[in-house]
Amino acid sequence: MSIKLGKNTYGKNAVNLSKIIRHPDYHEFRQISVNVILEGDFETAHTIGDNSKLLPTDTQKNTVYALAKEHFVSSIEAFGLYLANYFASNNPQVSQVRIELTEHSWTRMRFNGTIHPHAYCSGGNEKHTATIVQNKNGIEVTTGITDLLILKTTDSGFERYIKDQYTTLKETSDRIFATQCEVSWVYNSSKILFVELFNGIRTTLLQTFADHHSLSVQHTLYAMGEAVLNKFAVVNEISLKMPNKHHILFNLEQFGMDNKNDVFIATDEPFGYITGTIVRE
Ligand SMILES: O=c1[nH]c(=O)c2[nH]c(=O)[nH]c2[nH]1
Repeated sequence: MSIKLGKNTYGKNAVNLSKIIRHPDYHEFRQISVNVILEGDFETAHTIGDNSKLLPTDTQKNTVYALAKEHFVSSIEAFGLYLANYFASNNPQVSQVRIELTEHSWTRMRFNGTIHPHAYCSGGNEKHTATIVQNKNGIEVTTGITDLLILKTTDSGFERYIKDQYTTLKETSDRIFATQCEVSWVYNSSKILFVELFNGIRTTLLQTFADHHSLSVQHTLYAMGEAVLNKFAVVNEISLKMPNKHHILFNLEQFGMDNKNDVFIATDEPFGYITGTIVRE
């Protein structure tokens, strides 16, 4: 029985980078984290310790900072495409470059309607993500959002589900719907307006969540994905992960009080976890 190396990758993870883009009248601040993941002809590095085909991960990290100076000026997608192409075209031993980018949200401070030129507040946990994969088949760009914490106080219910001997859940036509959504979508082109598309798709997701008459998390997950595919021809596929962050009606009857659907226990665990991918047929 012979033994051989199976799938393998290497690269630098969590290359954390911040950048000030100095405009004449204000400073733009960006903070990102980049993972570089290479696949290729690295068998002898593993089997006989021959490092001659290895671009050190330390050099990969330095390359991210060096290329950020000139090439991280607009979207993380555009920067990721530049990085992927740089590593692919300068390293014949590499068969696939995968660049994963996460952008942290910072929002400029506002006082009496005036935006401060160089002071920022955290924009919360929500992050914009992008993954670029470049190989012999071409280039694929996937964009997404993580930690998108959203909630609505009504227009959500859960009824007419299976009931068996262990069912205790009460049907409701009016409940809180809260989720920490993770969404990602695949573009069918890499020559598109990434910033405008991101903003448009994010708004479409939020608007659909807000306006949808939700009969379940599954129902709204599908509606959100469907709305994006209907509106954006450059998106072929969208995946959503929607943990159900339960807000359970608290029993006030034990104190002789009515709970008119206004006092809840917010529970972290266990939580319902609903995921789905919506594609074009
Ligand atoms: O929207 C929901 N989907 C479910 O599958 C489910 N299961 C459950 O207990 N509550 C809910 N809510």
